Amino acid sequence: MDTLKEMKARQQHIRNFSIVAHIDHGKSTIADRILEATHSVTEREMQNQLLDTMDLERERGITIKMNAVEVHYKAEDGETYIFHLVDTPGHVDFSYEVSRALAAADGAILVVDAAQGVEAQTLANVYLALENDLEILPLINKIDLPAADPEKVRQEIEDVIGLDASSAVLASAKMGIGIPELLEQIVQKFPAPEGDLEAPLQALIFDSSYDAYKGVILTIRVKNGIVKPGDKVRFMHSGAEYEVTEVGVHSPYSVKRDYLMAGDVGYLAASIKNIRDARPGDTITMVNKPATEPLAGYKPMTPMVYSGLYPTDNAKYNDLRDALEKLQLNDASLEFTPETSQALGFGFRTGFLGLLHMDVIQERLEREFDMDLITTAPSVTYHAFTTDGQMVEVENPSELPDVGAIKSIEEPYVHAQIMVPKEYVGAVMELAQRKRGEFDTMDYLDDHRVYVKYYMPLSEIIFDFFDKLKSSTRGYASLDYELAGYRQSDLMKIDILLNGEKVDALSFIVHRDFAQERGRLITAKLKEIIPRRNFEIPVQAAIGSKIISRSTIKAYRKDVTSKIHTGDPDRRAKLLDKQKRGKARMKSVGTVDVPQEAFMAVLKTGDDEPKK
Ligand SMILES: Nc1nc2c(ncn2[C@@H]2O[C@H](COP(=O)(O)OP(=O)(O)OP(=O)(O)O)[C@@H](O)[C@H]2O)c(=O)[nH]1
Repeated sequence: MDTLKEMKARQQHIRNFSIVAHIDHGKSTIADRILEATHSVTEREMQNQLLDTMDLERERGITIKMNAVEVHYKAEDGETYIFHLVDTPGHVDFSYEVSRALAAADGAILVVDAAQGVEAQTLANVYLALENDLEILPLINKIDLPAADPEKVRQEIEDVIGLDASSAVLASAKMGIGIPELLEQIVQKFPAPEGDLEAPLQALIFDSSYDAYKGVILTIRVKNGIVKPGDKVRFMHSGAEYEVTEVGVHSPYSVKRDYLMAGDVGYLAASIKNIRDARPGDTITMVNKPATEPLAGYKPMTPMVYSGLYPTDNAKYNDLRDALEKLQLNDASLEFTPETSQALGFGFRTGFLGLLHMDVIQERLEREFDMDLITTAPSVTYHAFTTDGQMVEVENPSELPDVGAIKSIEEPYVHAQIMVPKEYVGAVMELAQRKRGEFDTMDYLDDHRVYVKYYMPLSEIIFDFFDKLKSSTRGYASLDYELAGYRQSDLMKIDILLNGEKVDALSFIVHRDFAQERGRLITAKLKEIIPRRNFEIPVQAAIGSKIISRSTIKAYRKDVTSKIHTGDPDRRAKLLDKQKRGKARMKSVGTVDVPQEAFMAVLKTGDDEPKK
C-alpha cells in the first residue's frame, strides 16, 4: 500500500466532477469524448454513449442511470491527473439521480447547446450544482450546427444564469472540437478534493447495483479516511455491519484497487444481501474507529405518481416481487407495496418519479425479468379529509372513501417554469389554463424569450402536459417543475362498470368540471378497446350510484381462423399464436377480457375526441 505522503500527493491530482445539461444538449457525447481523449477505451471498444450501459438507454438515446468512471489525463504541466466523472440523466423525471451525483462531485461541467441556448433544465441543474457548492465550468456545445450562435449563448449564460462565461469552452462533441481545452480547464478550474486521510472513515453511498456473486455493490465517494478489503465497516443510518470484500473503480470496466481514500469515487462490495442495510444517502464508517457524525445524506425522493402492477398470470406474483426487489437495488427511487384488486388479483402499488420512469421500469420488468404485466393508470396521491376529521392518503383511486364520508379533497400542485420564444406565449398560456393552471409570473429573458410560471395540478402536468406543450410550441418550449404543496380541489371519483360489475382497477379521480366529459370519452374509448364477446357488454361510468354515461359493446362471434380457407397450417398456427400472445396482456374480469390498453385509456381522454 502507498505511504501517506504518496496518498496526499495523489489526492492533489484528483478532480471529481459531473456533467449536467438540459436533455439532449450533449452530456453523454462529451463524456464519450473525454474517455476517448484520455485513452480510457480503445477505439474498438468505443461505441457511442459508452456510459449508457442499459440497452434501453442506447435504444432511446437517453441516460437513465448515472455512471461513474475514473480516467487518467496527462496535462500540459506534465503531471497526470485522476478524473472521476459522473454522467447524469437530463430528463426531469431523473433529476433525483442528478442531485445524488452532484453530492459526490466538486465541480460540474454545464453543457449548453449552441443553437438552443439556456433551457429550463439548464437552470434547474445550475441551482442543484450551486446548492452543492460546486465550481461550475460552462461549455457551449454543438458549435458545428449551422444554427449555432455561441456568442449569443455566452451572453445568455451570463444574463440568465449569472455565471461568468467569458472563458466558456466552445466545443463540438460530435467533431471533437474543444476537448483538449476542456480537459485543461478541468485541471485548472476544479478544486482537488479536500478530506483528511487520517480521520475516521466517512464515505457517502450515492448509488448501488446488484451482482449475483458479489451482492450489493455500492458506488461511494470517500470524504475522509481510507477503506480497504478486510475492514469491518458500519452503515451509520441502518447500523448494519459488514466486512469489505473488494474495492475498486470503474475505468469504465471494474478495476480492483488495494484501497479507496478521501477524495476517491469508486465501488465497494461487502457481500451485502439486503439493500435496506446500505441505502444511497447512508454514510459508511469503520467499526473500530467510527466517525462521530454521518455525512449529510440527501432527502429521500417522494414518488410523483403511483400505479398498480399486476402479473397477467396470478401465479407469477412472487416472481414479480423478486423482480421489483432486484430493480430497487439499482433504483433507489422505486417504491412498492403489495395491494389487491378485486379485478386484477394480487399485485403491487408502485411509486414512480414520472411517466418516463414508469415506462422504463415496466419495460425493464418485461425484458430483464420476462414478466407479463397489467399496469393500471397512474395516479397522484390525493388527501381526502373525512367528515370524522381524518386525513386519508389516497394513492389508489379505488380507495377514495365514499362521497358521503368526504368533507374535502386536496391534490398536489407544482410550480411549473416554462421557457418559450415569445411568439408561443399565447399558446402556452392557453394550454396552462385549460389544464387548470393558475398564472404566477412572466418575465422576458431577452428580446425573444420569455419565462412563464404557473401553479398547476401535478396530475395535469404529469399526464400529457409536456407532449402538448411541445406540440403547441413546435418543440421550442422547455419545462421544469417542483412540488408546491397541496390545495383543495373539487374532485370526484368515477367508477367504471363492465357488464354491470364495478372494475376497481379502472376507477379514476377527476375535477368536477371535466367529470361528464371524461366519463363520456372513457366509455366510448373502452368500447373500442375491449374485444367483443358472444353477448352484449354494457360499459358504464358512474359517480357513486349515479350512471353518467354508457356505451355498449355489441355481441360478436370471434373466430379469426375461419377466414383462412384451406390447408396452410403454418399460417393458421401463426395466427393462433399471435392471438395467444395478445391474450397474455389481457385480464379476465368476470366474463369480460380486458386488455392492457384499457387500463391506460383514461390517459388518452385528456382533450382528444375518441375515434368514431
Ligand atoms: N451536431 C452536433 N450534435 C451533437 C453534438 N454533441 C451531441 N450531439 C447530438 O445530440 C444528441 C444528444 O446527445 P447526448 O450526448 O445523448 O445528449 P445528453 O445530454 O447526454 O442526453 P440525455 O443523456 O438524454 O440527457 C445526440 O444525437 C448527439 O449525437 C455536437 O457537438 N454537434
